[in-house]
Amino acid sequence: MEVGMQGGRLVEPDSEIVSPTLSADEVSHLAVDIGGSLIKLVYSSINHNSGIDDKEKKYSKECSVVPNGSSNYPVICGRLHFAKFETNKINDCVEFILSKQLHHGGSWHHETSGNDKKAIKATGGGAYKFADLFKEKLGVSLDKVDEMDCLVAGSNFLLKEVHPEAFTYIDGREEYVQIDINDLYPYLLVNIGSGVSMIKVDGDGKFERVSGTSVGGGTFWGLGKLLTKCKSFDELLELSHKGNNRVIDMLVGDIYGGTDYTKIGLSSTNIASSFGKAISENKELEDYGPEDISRSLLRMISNNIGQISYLNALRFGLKRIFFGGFFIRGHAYTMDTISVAVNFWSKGEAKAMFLRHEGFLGALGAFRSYESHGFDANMTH
Ligand SMILES: Nc1ncnc2c1ncn2[C@@H]1O[C@H](COP(=O)(O)OP(=O)(O)O)[C@@H](O)[C@H]1O
Ligand SMILES: CC(C)(COP(=O)(O)O)[C@@H](O)C(=O)NCCC(=O)O
Repeated sequence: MEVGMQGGRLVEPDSEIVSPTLSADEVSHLAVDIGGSLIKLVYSSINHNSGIDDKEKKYSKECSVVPNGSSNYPVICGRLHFAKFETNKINDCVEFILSKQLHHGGSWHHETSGNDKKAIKATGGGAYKFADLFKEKLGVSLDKVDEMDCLVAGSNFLLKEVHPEAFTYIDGREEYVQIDINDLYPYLLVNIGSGVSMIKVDGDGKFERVSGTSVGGGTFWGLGKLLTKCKSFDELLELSHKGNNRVIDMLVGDIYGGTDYTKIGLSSTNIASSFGKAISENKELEDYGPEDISRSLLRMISNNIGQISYLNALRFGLKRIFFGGFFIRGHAYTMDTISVAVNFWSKGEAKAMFLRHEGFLGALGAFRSYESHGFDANMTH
């Protein structure tokens, strides 16, 4: 998919891009974000040929980051690689790191015992949970970086340095948003991972987590798995394409005999109660099509997140809301539902914007922390 031009290079979302600041003697670095559902890796390489081999393609999805050549934003190394694994398949991730020797891409930590230990930047809850496993299997320590700090650092980096990164999704069309870096703040960052964090961002390192909800990506995948017997997240998403939410959702028209409830601004086709039809019909779970269940679930969760996001934007007078996290998955119906919810509740005042590198904000933030934590002094081979 062609999405734009950057410095004369074609920018594609699923390819790698070489940073203009690449220099031959720079080394690879690895940062990990171990979340409730997925492990995200960002690593850099110095060698153009050290890119993706067949094995890596099998394991991971590649994305691209294009640092903005026109600014002096520091970039550690030239080529950034992105990969993700399910957290419950952490052994695949460890095997991948071993096979690529990525664990050498960290920095040296001086320990009180006098021993120097290799440490890689790590964020997300798994940086705590799996610290021993990384030590045991890879011989590296995890140098923990706060998850919220990383999300904000990753988001600011992408919004300021990567073009095109943010886009709106309206009436089935993606439109890239020109970011004015002098007028970026404040904004609301909504990260939809397993759960959802809503963060008011006021600048680099300046933010407050103002809200959150446990009804997030983990809820969609968890409930969806139970209700549809789907074996993978992508299968569940795919299923939702074919579904019709009206089969299960109770609409305003179902309650009001087919008419709108204009006095309170509801049309007959608005959902009055997600999954509400299931209470009055004499049907078992098996009587519903899994595609309709998936569709209703996706709509319920996306709409709810869109609504809570808008209410938080309203609390702080924020006009811009950026959505990240792997729940979105660049999925049309998800983005459409979130956009419609934000538009509906804000009466057209606020806009939902999505990030091309949606799920990698935390990992990118952790990667960038090599620089802010004195990476140069600790550079390693
Ligand atoms: N291959 C996948 N496996 C599992 N969940 C996926 C997958 N792709 C997208 N998702 C969705 O993304 C969510 C995780 O998003 P992510 O931003 O990685 O959060 P976390 O840091 O909590 O793992 C899952 O809960 C699920 O909704
Ligand atoms: C605890 C978390 C920050 C962990 O991040 P995640 O792995 O979900 O990306 C997130 O799940 C969350 O913000 N949950 C919502 C909790 C709440 O505010 O109710």
